[in-house]
Amino acid sequence: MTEPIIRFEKVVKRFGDVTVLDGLDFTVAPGEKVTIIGPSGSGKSTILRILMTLEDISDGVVWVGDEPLWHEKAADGTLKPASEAHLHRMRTRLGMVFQSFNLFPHMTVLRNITEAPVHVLKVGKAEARERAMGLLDMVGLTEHADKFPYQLSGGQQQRVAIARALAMRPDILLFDEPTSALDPELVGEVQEVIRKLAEEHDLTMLLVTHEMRFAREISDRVCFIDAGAIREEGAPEELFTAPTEERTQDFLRAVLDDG
Ligand SMILES: Nc1ncnc2c1ncn2[C@@H]1O[C@H](COP(=O)(O)OP(=O)(O)OP(=O)(O)O)[C@@H](O)[C@H]1O
Repeated sequence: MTEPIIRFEKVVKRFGDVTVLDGLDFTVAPGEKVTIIGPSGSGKSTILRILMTLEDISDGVVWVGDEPLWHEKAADGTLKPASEAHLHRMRTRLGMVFQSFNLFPHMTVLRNITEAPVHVLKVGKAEARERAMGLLDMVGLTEHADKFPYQLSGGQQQRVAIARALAMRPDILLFDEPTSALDPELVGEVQEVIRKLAEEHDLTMLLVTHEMRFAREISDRVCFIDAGAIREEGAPEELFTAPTEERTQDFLRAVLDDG
């Protein structure tokens, strides 16, 4: 079996007295497209934020490839807390697309995409620009390269955010409810870009979404998480049509009735 590219080993995350992840074990294979679903507050975004190094962990180990994310291997093989330099290096392997786009408002679309490759990866400006134009073509926005974010619709901004994440050539792309801040008529164009990415790239994708139909379409595997642990997981056609756990059944009944 291929080694996982993401591995959570008994990961605990506490915020004060509240335990959000309670000994989470979770793996993702290279190139796999995995969706995390579950009730509000169950810890879905926290999983992505830990991977993006935006939240630390209280216990356990997170592995990205064969390296620990929040730890470093000491000379004697034991794990010690990661240095800022280690986190910085590991972070470049992952990209994240947020619910609220988070584009740099004072930069053009093109500059939003070239900024990190030029300053973090030290890619030459001409090459970064060429790559950015290729990515803008992929998300259907070449003619908007010189605009500022406020001149674009939410759907267009989110497509720029996807291009910006891809410009770093990450191994893993994280999506945190990428369409839930959009007006309903703009959801389709963003889903279309993500669907195309899922179909055409061997990128590992981890998606948190409340859009069950979309989760079903693009995922190799769906994980149902509740109270900080995975309660059930499987291929979308199994999990959505024949969930075995009562909590999964209740959750799906509630959200599918809603939609
Ligand atoms: N920085 C923080 N400080 C304190 N509590 C936090 C913090 N971030 C998240 N939490 C709490 O952790 C729990 C899990 O949050 P998380 O955002 O991971 O849930 P979620 O499953 O993504 O929910 P939703 O679907 O509503 O976005 C929630 O109870 C939340 O209030």
